[in-house]
Amino acid sequence: MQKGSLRVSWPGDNHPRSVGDDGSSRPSSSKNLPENRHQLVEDGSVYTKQTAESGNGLYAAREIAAKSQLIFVTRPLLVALETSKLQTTCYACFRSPSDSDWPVTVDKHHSLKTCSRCKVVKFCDQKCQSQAWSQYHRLECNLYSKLHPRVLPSTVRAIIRLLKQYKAGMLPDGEWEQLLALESHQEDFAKAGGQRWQDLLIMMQGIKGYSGTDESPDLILRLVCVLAVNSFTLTNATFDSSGLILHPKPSLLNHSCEPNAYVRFDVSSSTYQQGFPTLGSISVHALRDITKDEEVTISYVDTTFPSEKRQQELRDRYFFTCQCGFCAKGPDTAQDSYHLSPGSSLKSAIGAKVREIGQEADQVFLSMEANAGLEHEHIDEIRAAMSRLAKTGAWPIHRYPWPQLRQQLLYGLLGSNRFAEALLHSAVFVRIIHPVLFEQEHHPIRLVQMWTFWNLSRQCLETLMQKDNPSDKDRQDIRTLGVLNCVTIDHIRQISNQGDQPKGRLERMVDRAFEEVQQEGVFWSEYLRNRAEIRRTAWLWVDNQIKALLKGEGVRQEIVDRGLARVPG
Ligand SMILES: C[S@@+](CC[C@H](N)C(=O)[O-])C[C@H]1O[C@@H](n2cnc3c(N)ncnc32)[C@H](O)[C@@H]1O
Repeated sequence: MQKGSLRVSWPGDNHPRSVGDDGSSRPSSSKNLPENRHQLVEDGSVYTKQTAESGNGLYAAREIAAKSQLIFVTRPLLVALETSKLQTTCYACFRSPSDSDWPVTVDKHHSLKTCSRCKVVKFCDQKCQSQAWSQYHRLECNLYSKLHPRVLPSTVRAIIRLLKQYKAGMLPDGEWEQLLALESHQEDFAKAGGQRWQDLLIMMQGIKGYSGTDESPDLILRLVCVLAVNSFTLTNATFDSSGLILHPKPSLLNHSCEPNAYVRFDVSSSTYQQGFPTLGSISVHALRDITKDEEVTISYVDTTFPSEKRQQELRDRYFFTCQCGFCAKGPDTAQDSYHLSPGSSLKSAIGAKVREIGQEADQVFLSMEANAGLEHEHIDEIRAAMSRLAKTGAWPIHRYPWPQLRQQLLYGLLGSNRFAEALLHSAVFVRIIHPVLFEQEHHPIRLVQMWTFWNLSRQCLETLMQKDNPSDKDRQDIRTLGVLNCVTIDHIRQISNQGDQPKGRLERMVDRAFEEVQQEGVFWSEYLRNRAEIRRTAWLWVDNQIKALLKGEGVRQEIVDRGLARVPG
């Protein structure tokens, strides 16, 4: 499940546009390139163009249909797992036995094998270990072993590996130069100063000292800044983050708060269709139709934030003021409006009170974010902040930070195994919040939430079916959840499987779930007998549950009705 934006990295100055101008002698990268380091980059749908406003960007070379894949990079130039994930994630394919998308064909209790030399990294099997060893781990294993049990931060590990691969002539042709040509904002970072600049300097010194590189401190600092501005958060099919990842091609994508594309890391190469896809490729997909010569954009920040918050984050982390069409709409967007009665304004006494309550809820959200993973210990606190927002009567249910608090409540309920309650909060996203915030039904965040909803309905169904002496109400709920399961998986499959695009792990999980539901038979046969009517009654049941939940939260009836009026049955 995703907690942040589609693109997340850290802040970033200087415009080192000239290629290879760092003064050091360069090994020829292609001469020593082992066969398996040949890079596969499919990018025929885009071209690069530079503008005065946003530097280099990618533009559509032809008409591009919604959901098409525009760019595919087999493997990143830089990648590093978060330190906390090294113990639980395979160092080669980035899968984890605890992942919700771990293939069922692989034993869930399967444990990863630790590298016997460094004792820091782990692998699924011999194949993953050999692949990692030949491509990078042999360059860093000794260093990790010397430092063990200390582990270097992910950015430091990523750059040390890159420098060693570069020196060994192992980088794919041209990628080092492309990396150095990316925006680094090195001067802006220096000018902004503060703790962040100090951290970047410390990283640079650490890399210089630990790698034994003869590259200059200035070049290393530039690499650190390039990473801060250009890396993506590596996420699995359901948006759980596990590290950072970068390739210079997709890093050329500029930002819009109303993007026409998004990035994912779980798609297999079109030439590799067998088996279950691993993580770690980078692919860019169209959110909507893109016209020839239109700029392809992604969002660097959470587009559900109000404009002021988005602008602030973009200025602080990426050093620009967003001038996209969405920001130009000002307070008219769903992200920025309030439910205020005619005549009242945010400047009135009531408006000021509403804003104050919003700021308090913001603080609760931020403190929860800082305690990610511990949401289950703060369920009451999250509920109280949500209830205060509801009581204003003016706070839209889809306005920041209410959805974010609801998402944390959902995590908390999952963490406490309270699946029935979690199901209802997931339903609020699927039916009311996401249709307002994300226009396309195939938007990855909507799809993943629908997938969560399906999994939760399945979990609730299984719990009920395991009861020894089910009551009449239980039997009725079993039937309702059984057909809801069919309705939902059929719907997700239709949305996720349109077109003949290469499949990612999400699509494969959906396919497999679809087959399972069909094979189980009972509810599926009932569903097939009258799909339209069953769909209608299943969603009506969900909507009635949502109404009861939101009424209990103190949300005004008309706000709920208005929300539900937007979604089809
Ligand atoms: C990941 S890089 C994108 C590629 C970059 N334009 C380049 O030339 O290397 C991010 C940087 O691009 C610029 N940028 C991205 N989106 C922008 C936008 N909408 N308006 C202005 N500058 C933008 C900012 O300098 C930002 O820090």
